[in-house]
Amino acid sequence: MATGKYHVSRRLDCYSSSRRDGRNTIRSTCRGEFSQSRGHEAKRNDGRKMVSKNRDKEHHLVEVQSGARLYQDGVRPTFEKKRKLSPILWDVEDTEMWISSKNRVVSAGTILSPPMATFTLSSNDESGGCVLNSSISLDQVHGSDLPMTDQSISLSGSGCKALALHQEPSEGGDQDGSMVEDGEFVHERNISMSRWASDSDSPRLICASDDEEMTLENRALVTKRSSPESGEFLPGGSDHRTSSAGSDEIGLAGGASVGDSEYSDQAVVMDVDHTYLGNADNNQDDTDDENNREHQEFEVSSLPARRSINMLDSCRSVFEYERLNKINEGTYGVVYRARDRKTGEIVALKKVKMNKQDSDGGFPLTSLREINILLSLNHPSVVGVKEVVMGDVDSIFMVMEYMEHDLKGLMETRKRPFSTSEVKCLMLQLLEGVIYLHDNWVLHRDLKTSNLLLNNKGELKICDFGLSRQYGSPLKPYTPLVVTMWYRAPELLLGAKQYSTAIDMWSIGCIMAEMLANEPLFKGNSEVNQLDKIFRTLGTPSEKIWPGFSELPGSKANFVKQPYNLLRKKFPAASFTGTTVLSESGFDLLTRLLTYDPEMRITADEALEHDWFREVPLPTSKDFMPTFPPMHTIVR
Ligand SMILES: Nc1ncnc2c1ncn2[C@@H]1O[C@H](COP(=O)(O)OP(=O)(O)OP(=O)(O)O)[C@@H](O)[C@H]1O
Repeated sequence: MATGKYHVSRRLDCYSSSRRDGRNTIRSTCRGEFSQSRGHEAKRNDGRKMVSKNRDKEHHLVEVQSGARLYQDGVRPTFEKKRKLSPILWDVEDTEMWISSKNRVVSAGTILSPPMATFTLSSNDESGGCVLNSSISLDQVHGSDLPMTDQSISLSGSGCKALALHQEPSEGGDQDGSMVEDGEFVHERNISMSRWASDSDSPRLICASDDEEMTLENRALVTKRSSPESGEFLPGGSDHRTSSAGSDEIGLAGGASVGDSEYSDQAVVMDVDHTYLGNADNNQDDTDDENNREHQEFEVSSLPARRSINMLDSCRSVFEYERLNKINEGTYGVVYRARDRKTGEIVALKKVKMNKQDSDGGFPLTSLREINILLSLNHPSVVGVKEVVMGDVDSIFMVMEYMEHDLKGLMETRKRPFSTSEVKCLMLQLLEGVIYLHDNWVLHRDLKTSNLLLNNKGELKICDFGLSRQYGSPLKPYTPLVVTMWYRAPELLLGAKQYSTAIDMWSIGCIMAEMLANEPLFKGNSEVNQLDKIFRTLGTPSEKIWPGFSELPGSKANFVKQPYNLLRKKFPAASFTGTTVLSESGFDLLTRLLTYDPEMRITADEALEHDWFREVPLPTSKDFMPTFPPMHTIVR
């Protein structure tokens, strides 16, 4: 969290890291240029797509002591579900970061962009509303190296009020909407895969009234409101809401009733306004005409809109779960242990905190973002979200797979540090998860030990994606002890406006050191103090070891002058005093993770292949990781 001295403003459209060595180079400009020069990654400057080509190759998993998952051909498996996308806010940054009842505008970086996709509009569904069916053949858009994805979207009900598939056009370029500002290629996102909807079926986006036109467009500004004019929660009912889990319906605007009074007055509504590229009025007229036609085809890019989206229409009730105890409370939510009344499965319920500081108690964007991201990811090292359920007024819960521990809590209660083999096992899982995130253009940005969950099967999973776009925005922490900066990369602490996957790698370095030593490496209490602690251990950076350092906004501060790197003192190769020891190879990995220059910092891919994981002691198998009594059964 940017809580300190430096206002770290980050623009997705300037998300870049140009490595001199060509590794992990990510460069994206406002024009949507993009290049990534690693072997397995496509280099494109046409603003359309980027894929990891060798992900399609056959790969061979090799178990190293059944713990380290290394691959003979150096290629990890592709997970079935790549990143998906819910039809809600995705990348929002650089302007006002919240959505509220006051129609404060949020710049919607991107939600979905189906440019060039063709939609078929039908207005003769049985309920008298309009139904939009769309089929998007993405291979037509991308060429052959993207998997063909069909997206089917239905708008049904008494009318068509809202649907927005957004794309923020970048200035001066990329107006085909095929690329987001930070270089993400949104064609890969698959609305139909979101667990706001069913995994198996295409989502249906329900409209509430006839009085507003239905639209899809390439540019939108998004606000959220608490009344039909301004609001986040809309009273009233919808004939179209379903109450079953995994429903394929996503409600839009106004209709919130599911028959249960406990949440009949709730509906998260995203009212989508827009500034339309080109001739909006003409397009508006066109759309109105088209709404009256049957099976009229139109281009997404020609559609204007003002839209409201009720995303929770199809959610089940939280009362499907029996609450057992509180696990923990973070900045953005309280997490409970609960049991599925039907299946008996133990789950974690994360209750989303509403923005109490907003008079209307708005749905926090961080939570929208976290839900959206987590629903779109599928990896063994990323915590799984099963569904989103609704509780009483002002309460929404994420249902996650339950994990017995978080790394922070575990390290606090353990008497001894993890062994080197155990650290390797955990590091491998962490790196695999982070590779998956980075491959899918997700920067976690808040990796820390309390966001790493562990279960008693030896599995590590990354959680808490709420801050993944929050640097530089005016966060409103609910408790003072939030968003530790102990894991924050020096470029962020120094106010860099351009940053890359390297920020997560620094955090991983801090985590590795902490796992080895059983205590945090740099425990700063302010951003300046954090930098001071880093510099005292690693030496004060200079332009020589970190080209570009002197141009960073914070670099002019009067820091300690410490010419030496003293990290090895903390992690010696041998010790007679009980200090944590680390081999040459292990120290090399740690040093590469804690490299000042983000362009020189090791990537997750490279780290996974580091020799340290192949030297003895080899990584412990997950099956042989120690287990601990779950803390969570005790009410904290
Ligand atoms: N799936 C889960 N299973 C078990 N415990 C969990 C799970 N998810 C989260 N927790 C616990 O709840 C804590 C807070 O969760 P999380 O980090 O998602 O909330 P947050 O409000 O975003 O926190 P932060 O203050 O770090 O931003 C975690 O540190 C962990 O102890």
